[in-house]
Amino acid sequence: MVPGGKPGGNNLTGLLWTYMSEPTSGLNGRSVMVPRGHVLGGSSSINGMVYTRGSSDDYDKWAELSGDRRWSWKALWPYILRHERWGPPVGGRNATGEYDPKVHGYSGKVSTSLPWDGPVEHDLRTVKNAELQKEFPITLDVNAGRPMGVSWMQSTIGNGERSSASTAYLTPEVRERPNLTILVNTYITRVLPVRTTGHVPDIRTVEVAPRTGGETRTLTASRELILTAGVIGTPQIFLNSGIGNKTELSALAIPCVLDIPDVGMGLTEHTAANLAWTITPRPTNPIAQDVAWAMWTANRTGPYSAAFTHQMLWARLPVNSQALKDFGDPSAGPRSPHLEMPLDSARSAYLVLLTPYSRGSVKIRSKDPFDGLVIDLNVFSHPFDIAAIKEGIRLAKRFYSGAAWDGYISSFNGPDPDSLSEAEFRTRVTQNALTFYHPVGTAKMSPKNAKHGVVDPELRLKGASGLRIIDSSVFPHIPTAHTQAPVYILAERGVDFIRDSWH
Ligand SMILES: Cc1cc2nc3c(=O)[nH]c(=O)nc-3n(C[C@H](O)[C@H](O)[C@H](O)COP(=O)(O)OP(=O)(O)OC[C@H]3O[C@@H](n4cnc5c(N)ncnc54)[C@H](O)[C@@H]3O)c2cc1C
Repeated sequence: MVPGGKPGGNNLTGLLWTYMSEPTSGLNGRSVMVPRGHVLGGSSSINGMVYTRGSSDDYDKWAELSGDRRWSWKALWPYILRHERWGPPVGGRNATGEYDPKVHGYSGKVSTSLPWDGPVEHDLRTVKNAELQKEFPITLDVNAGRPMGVSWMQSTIGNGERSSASTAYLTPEVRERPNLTILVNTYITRVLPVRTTGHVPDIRTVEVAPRTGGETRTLTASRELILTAGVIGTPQIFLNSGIGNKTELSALAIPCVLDIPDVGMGLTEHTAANLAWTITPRPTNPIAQDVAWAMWTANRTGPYSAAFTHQMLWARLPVNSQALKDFGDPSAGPRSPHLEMPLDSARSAYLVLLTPYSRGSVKIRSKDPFDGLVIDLNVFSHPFDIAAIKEGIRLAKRFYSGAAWDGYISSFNGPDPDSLSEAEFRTRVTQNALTFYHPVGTAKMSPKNAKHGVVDPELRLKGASGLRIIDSSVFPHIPTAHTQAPVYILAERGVDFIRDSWH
């Protein structure tokens, strides 16, 4: 699979669930697409391939919120390495000093690497900037548990090709296993109990139908069902199955199998403000598209072998910032950045809020499993989130105003909190804000006996037997990361829970 997209662009028709959000006041009234991968490998087959794990504090927070130390960074370390197969950048450039070899896995399934080219002018100026502005140091490796600073971008790319959950785990040998059957274009409508003992349903049957509707049939697992339908699909299937808020289910005439009010609640998403600077880089000789394509087809190098940026800035809000004073710190701890900014171009940059307080939800419209969903992203609904973006923009302005950028970046084109009124600033940010396609947390993990949450720390559906969930819906807290690596970490940990319980 071509990482950088084919010449003329990728045709994603049929490869996406093109969900739309509800109109969102935090997006200036816009409905936005909530894409998910409708393809083997799910969203990992269509994502931006950025590979970041988040901070050690993020996982320690998972351990705290789940009441189970097995989710801490230290306890997860073998699983953090287990999924990864780190490789050199294609083309053979020397990447020494751009990563820490001690913090990578080398024998896992998911390929990861640094970009094929660089450093380019922007990267060199960033290094110079780190010498001049102590606030923005270079960090050897974003994936060592302390992302703060500027680091080189790592991607789920191996040998110049996309590495997805499908290419990594569903290899030709695995597909030949006699005990594996893959049904494509098949839609899970519900999960069903095979029996109920006392008040505990044993949920091991799955009801499936063609994606276009029509005849349903059921399949029953002899041991357990593992549901991996993602942050939208998992709550949708549960709600269709009568697992959710009893009052809301009865309003839709769906018999309640398990009253778990948190199903579909707590959706957390990263949102980004769109920023712009005037930039005058030295003229370079860009590689023509046909030459780039020839490079990729010949030996999997060149622009088509890469994702989108070389370096990223990860930063915390200053301790004395008004947003933290007014609302407290939503981050998992001092190693978690509040903000991220990819550094490929300042002409059109994104400042991502990694630690929002805002929460949304996923609900079903009716008892028809093929009916649409109500996806309320609810971003920028908490005042901290816009206040943090405001402070973050000031931080980004400081970053690009150092002497290292002289003759290269001339002016900031906003949105500028220091020249706009409060109302104008909010409008400018929200009308151009992007969601970063990282929603998580609609079926959260919580301590074994806690009334809140949806799954226990071993990822079993609460109040039931026979059913586990292994996807981003169970994240108890959004990591300060692009979310695919945390899913791989969660999945490798989950696999051992399954193994241990079966033996
Ligand atoms: C456009 C985009 C760009 C992204 N960029 C990055 C990035 O650069 N780096 C990064 O780390 N993360 C990125 N992400 C996020 C990351 O890919 C996801 O967080 C991660 O893949 C989620 O994994 P998951 O297993 O929870 O769900 P998914 O990968 O979404 O998998 C869910 C699977 O369940 C299937 N499914 C759902 N409902 C049903 C149903 N009813 N019946 C049958 N099957 C069903 C889906 O088809 C899908 O195959 C991006 C996401 C998107 C959408």
